[in-house]
Amino acid sequence: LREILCFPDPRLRLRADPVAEVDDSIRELVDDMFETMYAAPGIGLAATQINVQKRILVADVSEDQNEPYCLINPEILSRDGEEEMDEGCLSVPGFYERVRRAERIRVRALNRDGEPFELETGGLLAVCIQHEIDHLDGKLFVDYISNLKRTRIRKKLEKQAARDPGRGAR
Ligand SMILES: O=C(O)C[C@@H](Cc1ccccc1)[C@H](O)SCc1ccccc1
Ligand SMILES: [Zn+2]
Repeated sequence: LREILCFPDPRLRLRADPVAEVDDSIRELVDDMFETMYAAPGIGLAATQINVQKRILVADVSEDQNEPYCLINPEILSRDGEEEMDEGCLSVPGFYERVRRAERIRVRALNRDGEPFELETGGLLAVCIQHEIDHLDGKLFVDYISNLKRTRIRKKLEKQAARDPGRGAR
């Protein structure tokens, strides 16, 4: 299990680098990310959140946690429509805010075996992938809300971290 960085940790603001070659060490990292995501529990996780600046995301929005997606060097090819939903984030625990994103996306990426594929999707998976790609660009869902709200969230999480420094490590 990997520690998940918490806002306002500046390392969450780093832009992740493309993966040059999908080798066994990348596959091991992907497996660690799935394990960390399912244990959180979460429906998505970006490598940035576990302090790895590589353009890798994992997602599984299925009820039975049996529809895993791994996108390496993801690129959104097209966006359609618009939808809003209350988003949470494993790096901003306990806070949910309405975020507007594209309703459907077409995305190209490499899979766990390093093969290119394209995915056209909507619904929660589309929202999740957009949320994770933001992480790879150093963006958080709190960047879409007002400064006042973001500051309040930052202060609450800083106070929590001061009270219970070990929480993130567990
Ligand atoms: O990237 C993360 O922190 C995991 C996010 C992914 C996500 C956020 C908003 C909308 C879709 C996906 C989640 O916080 S994982 C927790 C969760 C679990 C079930 C439903 C929504 C959020
Ligand atoms: Zn997140």
